[in-house]
Amino acid sequence: PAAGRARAKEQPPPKKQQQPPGVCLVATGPGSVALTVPQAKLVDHRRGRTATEVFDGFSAVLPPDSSQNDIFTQVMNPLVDEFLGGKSGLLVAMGPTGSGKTHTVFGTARNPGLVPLTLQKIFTAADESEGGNQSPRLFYLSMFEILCEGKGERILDLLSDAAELVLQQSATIKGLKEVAISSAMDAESLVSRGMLKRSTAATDANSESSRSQCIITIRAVHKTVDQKSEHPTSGSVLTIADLAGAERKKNTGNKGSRLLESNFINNTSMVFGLCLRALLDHQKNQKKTLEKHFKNSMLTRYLKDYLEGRKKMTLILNVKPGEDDYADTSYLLRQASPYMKIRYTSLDESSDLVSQKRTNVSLVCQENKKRRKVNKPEPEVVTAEEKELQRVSRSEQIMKNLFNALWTVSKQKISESEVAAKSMRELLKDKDIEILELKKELDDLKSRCSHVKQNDAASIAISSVSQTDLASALDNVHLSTELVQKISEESTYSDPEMSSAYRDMTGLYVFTVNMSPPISAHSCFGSESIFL
Ligand SMILES: Nc1ncnc2c1ncn2[C@@H]1O[C@H](COP(=O)(O)OP(=O)(O)OP(=O)(O)O)[C@@H](O)[C@H]1O
Repeated sequence: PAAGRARAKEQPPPKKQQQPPGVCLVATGPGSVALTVPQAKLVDHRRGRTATEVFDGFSAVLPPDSSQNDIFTQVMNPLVDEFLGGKSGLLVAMGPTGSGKTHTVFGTARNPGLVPLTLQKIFTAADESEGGNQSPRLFYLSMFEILCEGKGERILDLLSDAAELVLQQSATIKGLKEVAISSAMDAESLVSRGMLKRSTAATDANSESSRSQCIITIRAVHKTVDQKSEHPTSGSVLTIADLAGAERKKNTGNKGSRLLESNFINNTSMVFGLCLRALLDHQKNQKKTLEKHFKNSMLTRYLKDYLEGRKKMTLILNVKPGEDDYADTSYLLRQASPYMKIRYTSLDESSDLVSQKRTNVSLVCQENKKRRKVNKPEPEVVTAEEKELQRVSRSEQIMKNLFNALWTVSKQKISESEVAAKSMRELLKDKDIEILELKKELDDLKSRCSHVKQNDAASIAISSVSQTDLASALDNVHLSTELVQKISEESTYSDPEMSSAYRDMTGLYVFTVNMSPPISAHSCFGSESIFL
């Protein structure tokens, strides 16, 4: 990794890139990209013109030829440094199916991704600090996935065969195995074994598509703290989440249970997005209460502290720049680019202390419980059937909340589209009236011309002026029609079923959205614009 970082620094500064053929997205600066509507998607009379939208403010834009080391240096390194300094952090890779999220996060044996590079850095730093003033640290690794089961969600431990894992109110997972790791190699082989257990399946969009949200946590504990405990729960935590990519039914060809999975994946992505949008809205207007969308999926319940802005999070947006991928790329950029404005102004600096306190409190409670147990009658035995019933009703409640949230959002979007369509219709009416008036004027002029034959030259000039006006009015009508079409396209995307649908892509792009408190220029979001 050290050599990789050095190479990355030696690269020349970014230059404005030309748009190669077949590509709809190019980097235009250290933190900006330009997205051009493919000619095939333009309505006939607009062909030949270009319609380009610029998205900027990203903390880094990494083109398809960036190495894994480049991405690690730009995206992960700051989080790892903070983690080693005692602060928790989260990295989330999101984007449509087949855009390279799993490749970026895990990589391959030859081309290791963010997780192996992180482990290497952690143990290199631990070796270097050995013998220094710092007390030695222990590291623990856990790995699990959240997947769709029937109509509900389930957590599966990827490092053990534990059957029932339960996400508790405190956003901790009961029954999850944490394995002590003592070297990068041990940890990497543990992760590789976990990956073999992860749910994947071939779809038309990706031959090895992830069917679950995969989460890895690395916990650092000072040896002096919790030394006697076999599974210490305090310390800073570095969490890396590889989300399953949102997908469109017609591109994946999913049917039956695969389609159910697909809906689950799309819904989780949507709830994740809703949480970030709510955080942004709340930050823009502190009077607005922070909507509790996180309750609507297991992933967001687990990541609550990050989604409510109490701990630092970095997002990687993976996209493919091909023209065929325009719809997905445009949808993701429009949806996610506002998240760059999220600021962690009220970062809970003592969040790790809080989590430690929370642990302590729960330990105290357990001790009290034990003491009370002596006088208490035996607790009622809960049968497996009752447990199953409880689980099903929990899942039903989650799905109900989720659909309520989706329904609210779609209603809002539909009403927005209706208002826009109404104003377009009014505009069209005005244009129709204008055209009628111009036609009348033209007819009038023509009739006058026929009477005043001696002024032939002048009449031709007048009539040609009027015809120009008419042509421009007609052009406006075309533009208005196109606007209506665009709005109706956007309202299609607003439809939850459609919005959660994506298409396959070719070629890869990686953006990072680094959210951090604006305390200094270094940590201010978007100010560290880097481009390789
Ligand atoms: N930078 C890259 N270099 C080479 N191959 C890549 C790169 N990124 C992705 N790929 C390949 O593209 C394919 C799709 O990538 P990957 O499975 O990582 O996508 P994904 O976004 O995780 O998809 P899903 O959400 O469906 O799981 C894989 O075969 C992967 O090896």
